[in-house]
Amino acid sequence: MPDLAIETQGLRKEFRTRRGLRVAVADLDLAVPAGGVHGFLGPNGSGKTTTIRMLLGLARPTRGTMRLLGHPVPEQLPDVVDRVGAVVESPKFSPNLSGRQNLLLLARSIDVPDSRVDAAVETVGLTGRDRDRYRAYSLGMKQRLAIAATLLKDPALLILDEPTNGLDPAGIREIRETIRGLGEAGVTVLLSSHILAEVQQVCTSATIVGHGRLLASGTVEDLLGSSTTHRVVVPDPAAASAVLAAAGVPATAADGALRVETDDPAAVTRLLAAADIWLTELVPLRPDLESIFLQLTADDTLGSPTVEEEAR
Ligand SMILES: Nc1ncnc2c1ncn2[C@@H]1O[C@H](COP(=O)(O)OP(=O)(O)OP(=O)(O)O)[C@@H](O)[C@H]1O
Repeated sequence: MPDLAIETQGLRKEFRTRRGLRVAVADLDLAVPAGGVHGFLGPNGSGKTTTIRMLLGLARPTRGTMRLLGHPVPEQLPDVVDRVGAVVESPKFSPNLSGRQNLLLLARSIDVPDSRVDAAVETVGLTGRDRDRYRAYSLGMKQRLAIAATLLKDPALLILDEPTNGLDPAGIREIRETIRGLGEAGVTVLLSSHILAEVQQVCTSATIVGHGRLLASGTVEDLLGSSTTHRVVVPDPAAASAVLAAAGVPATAADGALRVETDDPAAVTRLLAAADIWLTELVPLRPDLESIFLQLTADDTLGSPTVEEEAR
């Protein structure tokens, strides 16, 4: 498998609308490493679905190049299509058949052995419920069945567009566990979402887009960065802050604790201990993916820009 499961260069999509040409995807360089779960994050209207549709040959780029599993697409899409699964819209299942019967029908229509159905049902955690009628399924179970359908082909790459849309917290957790399991089983997953807290828990790397443009990309660790802010709990915050200030370490009292700025937390421990102040807690305060995302996309409320707005 190539190092990158998905790669785009200068990928662009303009839509002609009544208000002029709108740029949905603006010269996007996407690099999704093979293996693991990659979050594709951006506010509503930031171009995620349009990008995914172009990758799958469902929309034609205005310009730019794309590769899936090392193959240029759409030119070589037929060569990779068997190794790529996608849930972009809700697939149509027969409500009166069981989940299992629906999958069996599908497996036979794409010439896949029935034994793959058992494997897919198990991977998405529907074992025991697969013989229930589809119409009795919760939204989360329906979504898991949709993912199971994509697994029949045993894909190396799975593209999921907002798979938790409309789900309640329990449903979101079910899908999250399913996706985590897929990543652990070696499938590369591109997971588009705007629910950051959820994504942070399953993704190994992520790309953040706004107005169709790449805002940040990297491992979740890199995106979160290292923090120099620490929360320090001591019996007497005022006394501790005076000791730290005298040593040139900025510290402010907040919520009964201290916020200390330092890249050397051991020095804080030493300084306080030397003054006979014994701390009970020292924790780095890292921003979560959600606050990084909100910072990066703060001006992103107006939808895609026109070509003229983009040039300004
Ligand atoms: N067929 C179309 N014609 C005109 N504009 C479109 C079309 N499809 C998408 N757009 C516009 O392109 C922009 C990007 O939309 P897209 O659906 O790709 O965003 P998204 O990030 O997937 O959003 P969401 O999270 O809401 O699904 C939006 O401003 C949208 O209105």
